[in-house]
Amino acid sequence: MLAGTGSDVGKSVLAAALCRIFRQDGYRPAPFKAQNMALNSYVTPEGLEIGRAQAVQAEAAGIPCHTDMNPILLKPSSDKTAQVVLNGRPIGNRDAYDYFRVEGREQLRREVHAAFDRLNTRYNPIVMEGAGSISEINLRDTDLVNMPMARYAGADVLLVADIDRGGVFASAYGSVALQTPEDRRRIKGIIVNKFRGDLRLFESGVKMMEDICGIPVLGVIPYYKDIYIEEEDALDLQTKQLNAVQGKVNVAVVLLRHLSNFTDFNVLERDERVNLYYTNNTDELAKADIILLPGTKSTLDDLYELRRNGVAHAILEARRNGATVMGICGGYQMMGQVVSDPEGIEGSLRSLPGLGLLPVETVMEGEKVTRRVNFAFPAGADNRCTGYEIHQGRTVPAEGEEQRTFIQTSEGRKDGWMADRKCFGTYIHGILDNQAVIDWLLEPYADKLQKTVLDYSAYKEEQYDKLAAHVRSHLNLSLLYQILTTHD
Ligand SMILES: NC(=O)CC[C@H](N)C(=O)O
Repeated sequence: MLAGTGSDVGKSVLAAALCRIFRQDGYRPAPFKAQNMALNSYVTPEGLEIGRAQAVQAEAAGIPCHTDMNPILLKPSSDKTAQVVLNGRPIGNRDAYDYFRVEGREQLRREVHAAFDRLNTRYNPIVMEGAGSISEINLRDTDLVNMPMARYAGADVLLVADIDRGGVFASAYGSVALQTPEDRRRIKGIIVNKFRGDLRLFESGVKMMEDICGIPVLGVIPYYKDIYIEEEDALDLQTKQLNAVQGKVNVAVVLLRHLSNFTDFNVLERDERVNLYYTNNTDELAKADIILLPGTKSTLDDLYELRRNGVAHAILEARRNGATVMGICGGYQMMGQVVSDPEGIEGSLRSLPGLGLLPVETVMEGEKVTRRVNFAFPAGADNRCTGYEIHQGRTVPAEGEEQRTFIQTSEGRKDGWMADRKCFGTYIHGILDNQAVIDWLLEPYADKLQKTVLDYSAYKEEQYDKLAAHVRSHLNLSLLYQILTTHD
């Protein structure tokens, strides 16, 4: 188990690296994280929802993802509530979950253990990830993810410490010191992550770390910038483009507070023809050739905010001036006439008028839809495009409107709406991972186009290999294998 001295120390990416390394070395690894908190989720081949990070790690391991790899997913919808997804299906919001935690904690624990056991019969090794820091001693009794999970699984624990944020000795030492003696013995190695500068300068640091913690340092992993792995939890705007530029097709993603599934834009972001930037600045929106309204965990809250901050107006203005507007999932819902949430599934707002760009209406209701979809694009073309849906809302044509479907799925469903060549919406996440769709989206801007085409799957494979090579060259793998094969 990769456990952390804190959140965001790089556990997920290291887990992906280990998945790829073990696979390269002839094993059959699988990722596991008992509970994940993230808005970036993904749909398994069975049509169930899991955290994106485990889907990425499964990809690095070269296997299909499964809910057993992430049995509990918490999706925050406001500061105080989160939707709880158990084994791929939502079971209620966080308030209910709190209740469940007190009353039914052991039941949840059993679910998590059962998922692990199933996974464990099919794969070896299981590359587990903890959550946040392992020294939240106030949560020791309710913790399902960190040391209690490692104990159940009989896992060796590797403590990941982040040197970039400072305090690496104190955080590693403190994390070890605050464990019970039994748990402390489980921690078999320390990985110092995100090191910047000359590694030789830290040689004495490694020795000191080993002395104070009494645990070997398995590696010091240099910070990298040139390897691209999908992010999991939060959109890191520091690494993103935030402005329009000259000479490329400017694609603006509207920055929503509850923006979900921002992985939808990864391929476009790497397309050399395109400048993809995130913004809620009305001047920057005015410069966009294409405006993408992304998915959101709280369509109504974000719609309210768009009206308040003037972005709604800027989008309509841009559309009048010839920009393309495309909505995905929550963004598609916003483009309609009205969005309502009579049961308060997403929050306290019950109903708001949409942007009025599409003659559709959305109601949040019923069971959450999670499924993968296949389709040809444009309709009838000889290609195979894929994507996935994750939403609670149902969208129907406004009264008297005849459906103008955007996508016809191979499963025979009609999805989305196309008002015209430059105004459309869809429920399909990952739609912009399909080259045919990207090319069609960019076509009206042909005069600006220079280079073409990126094979995204091949690109991702290459990045996992690069990541594995990077970690391999800075990690004492023979010691790691020795730890993993020694039973105590
Ligand atoms: N992923 C999304 O954009 C979800 C949209 C909306 N919150 C729904 O559940 O229907």
